[in-house]
Amino acid sequence: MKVQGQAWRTVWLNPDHSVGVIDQRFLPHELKTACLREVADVEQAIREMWIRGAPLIGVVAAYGMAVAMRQDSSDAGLFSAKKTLLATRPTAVNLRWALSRMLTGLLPLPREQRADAAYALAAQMADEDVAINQQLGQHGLALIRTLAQQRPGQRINILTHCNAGWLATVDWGTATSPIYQAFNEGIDVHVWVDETRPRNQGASLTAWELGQHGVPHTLIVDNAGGHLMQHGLVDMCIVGTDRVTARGDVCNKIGTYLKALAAFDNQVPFYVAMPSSTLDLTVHDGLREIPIENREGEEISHLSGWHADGYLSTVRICPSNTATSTNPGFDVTPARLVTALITERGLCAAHPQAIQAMFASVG
Ligand SMILES: CSC[C@H]1O[C@H](OP(=O)(O)O)[C@H](O)[C@@H]1O
Repeated sequence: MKVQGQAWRTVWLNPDHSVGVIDQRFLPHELKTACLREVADVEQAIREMWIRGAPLIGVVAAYGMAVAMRQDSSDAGLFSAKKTLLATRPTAVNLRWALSRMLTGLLPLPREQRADAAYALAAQMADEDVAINQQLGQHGLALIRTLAQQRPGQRINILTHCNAGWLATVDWGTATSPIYQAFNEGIDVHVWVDETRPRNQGASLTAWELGQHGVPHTLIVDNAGGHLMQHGLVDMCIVGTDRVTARGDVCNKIGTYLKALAAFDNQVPFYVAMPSSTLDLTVHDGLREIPIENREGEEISHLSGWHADGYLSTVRICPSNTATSTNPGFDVTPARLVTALITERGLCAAHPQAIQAMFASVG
């Protein structure tokens, strides 16, 4: 997407074969990039959330395999790099999907061909992500367009949680792709942006990228969403996902489940934008089978922001002896609370038969 009129992607290849990324830790205050030269750099960038977002994690990990092949293209090097990168974060299935695709593509090759092939495959996956998200957005746009036609002259208010924007993918985003395309078409859309405690990806990332594109939006505290729905101020919810199970359970950023409950109670359509790379047909019961990442307690006890004197600052918001060790990064929304999955192949009911019919071929 555009930043001050210039087209950006979240990840790119540098002339020296290092991997360029936007280091999202400094947004919205500073637009900084990072250069990932070795597998260890890619591991750090994913683990420490320099880059984050299920589809982007997958593509950056794919590039991680490419830089690994420049370091050691032996079978041992291949398996070691996959193991290192797979261990970075447990919840987004895109990581496993991307690394498996890279291993399948590289293992049969002579080691001297692996580096070039890895870069080519990673680049292909990046381009595919952009195309998939654009296509997914078209299917989501149809939903927004229908609502706008039913309510001529009325603003369409969409609530989203965390960041499932272009910053969570290579471009377009998943949940935001329908929103960008509706805005580009001239539909009067407005986005309620959940701040998304504790890492505040909504406040720092979604608000920034929507603002850069000129999309009207309002930052809200996470706990205001239900109230807005009760007062008829939310026309639909569109969120992203880190993993969808074969029966349609949706794993996403912590707080998504509570938003889905409020939507269900207020008859607000609750859509999940799901590229096929985020579908995991090997699991059924999301609550019992999806590994939920527990993150550092400091994310809860401390807040970071821009100091009035012009630098990033961090402050403690609770007593130093208060326990904050329970910090699940994700929760699971049962399929019964999901109105539909917005995918690149079309709308899909969050139901095992519908998912099987549309995605039986997903590897
Ligand atoms: C395009 S969906 C991205 C998905 O990933 C985010 O998690 P994180 O920022 O921790 O990687 C969040 O759950 C988003 O919905």
